[in-house]
Amino acid sequence: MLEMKNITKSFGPLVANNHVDFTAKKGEIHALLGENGAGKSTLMSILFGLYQADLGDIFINGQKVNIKTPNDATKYKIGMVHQHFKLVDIFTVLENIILGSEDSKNGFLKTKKARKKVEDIMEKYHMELNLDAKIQDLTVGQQQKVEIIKMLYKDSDILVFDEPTAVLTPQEIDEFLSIIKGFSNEGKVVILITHKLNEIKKAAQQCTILRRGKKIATVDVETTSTDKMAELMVGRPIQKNYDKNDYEKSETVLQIDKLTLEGKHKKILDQISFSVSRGEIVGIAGIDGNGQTELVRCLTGLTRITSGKIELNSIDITNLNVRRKNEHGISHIPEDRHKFGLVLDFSLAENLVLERYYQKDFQKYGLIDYKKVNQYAETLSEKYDIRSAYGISTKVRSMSGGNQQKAIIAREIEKDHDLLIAFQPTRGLDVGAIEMIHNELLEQRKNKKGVLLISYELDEIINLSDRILVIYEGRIVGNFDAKKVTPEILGCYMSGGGVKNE
Ligand SMILES: Nc1ncnc2c1ncn2[C@@H]1O[C@H](COP(=O)(O)OP(=O)(O)OP(=O)(O)O)[C@@H](O)[C@H]1O
Repeated sequence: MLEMKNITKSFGPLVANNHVDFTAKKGEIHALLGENGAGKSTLMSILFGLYQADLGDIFINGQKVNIKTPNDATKYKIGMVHQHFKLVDIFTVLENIILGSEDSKNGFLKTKKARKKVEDIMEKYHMELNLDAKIQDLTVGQQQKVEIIKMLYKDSDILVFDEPTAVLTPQEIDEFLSIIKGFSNEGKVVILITHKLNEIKKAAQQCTILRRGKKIATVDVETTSTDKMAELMVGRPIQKNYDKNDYEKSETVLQIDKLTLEGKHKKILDQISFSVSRGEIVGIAGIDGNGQTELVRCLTGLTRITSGKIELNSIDITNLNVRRKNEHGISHIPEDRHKFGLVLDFSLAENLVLERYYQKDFQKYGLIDYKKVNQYAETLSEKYDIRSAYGISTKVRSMSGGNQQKAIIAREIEKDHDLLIAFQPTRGLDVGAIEMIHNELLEQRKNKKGVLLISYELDEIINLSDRILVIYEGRIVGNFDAKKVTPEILGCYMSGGGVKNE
């Protein structure tokens, strides 16, 4: 059904796709796997008409096609759900779905027919959404459904998903995988860009692996182990277990006492108390939406708390702003890298000194000393293997998602700090990069920093933490020694089935 032949695309000196062939059959779920920056999004953006290939051809059902814009792609029944959704926040679900293919009369939208079509699609694929809700009031999982329905509304037969599960909870992931299986049963082609090997195993039949812009192999998923796929992707075997010596009790870095945050109608965070010590990784496990985002915002100064106390190294920092908290020794890897982690139109070098440019290390005669900034940025790029088209002068917006994340991690780890708050630090990263980040977090522990790790990936929490707290509906409902707890017990507490503080 789809054939991409000899696709080549460069950005300046960087060859993002290097003579890549990609073929998908009718009814196939075909995974596209590769390290961060391997060229997956670029290849699919060429298919979707966002980029033009420098070289190569695309065939659909044997016919050569010329896709210059996303409108051409729609004509050939190709749809794409991007890594970062492209919805209008203040429009309703229905308005977003029909946007671009709307029917109007005398300047007024005709929505009756559209509504019926959307309802039929939702019924067919067992999806539920309030069509009159505004996008801004939906969860990320629901927003993704809007994107999916939008593709189906345009009758797409080739459906491309760019890291669709990176932002979903485990329950939503299962639901998503069963939805795409429904599409393949109907004869549609589903192309799944993902870093999660277990999802590839669960859903895909074929997997094409890219490395540094080149196609390495297309493998049959059933007969290829996840270890083998990971190895093909990074070019070496992946470390699976982490060496970690026992945690030795040490002085407290962070002390939180009865932290409470009241929302309009209810308490979002309710009397949260816990501490993090030097050389300790404290993990916070929980299902998305139980107060994790707000807790991190309160700790980092993005939100003012209603009552309670936050101490860092025994100094009261409760009501300090972001910069002051930062200067007191908090580093923060945020959940949403675009909103809180980066200035997308600044260069990589500028982003690497976002919290430090005004300090004397990077100033000369009251101006930013770019020579020093650039030197520092070069060192970090090399150390953390941050890849981009034009080196440290690349605008961060054009970097791959994984490399953007690496830039944040490099910046936060390298600045002087006592506590690292890492919120979903490996989101969207490939297995090789995850291994690197996990080792970095353990290195922090070894260097006697305190680490607060908040993640929706239970494996990550269990593998790295010394102590695990469970957050449920804004309260800490469990406090466990990581060596003694099982995923089942944590799962039970995470869904509200536990008793307070074991
Ligand atoms: N518009 C652009 N301008 C300059 N460089 C770009 C542009 N788009 C992509 N690149 C570069 O091309 C390379 C491939 O990027 P791409 O987004 O395709 O990678 P990816 O495999 O999807 O990575 P990830 O898993 O991190 O999302 C990266 O090094 C990226 O920085």
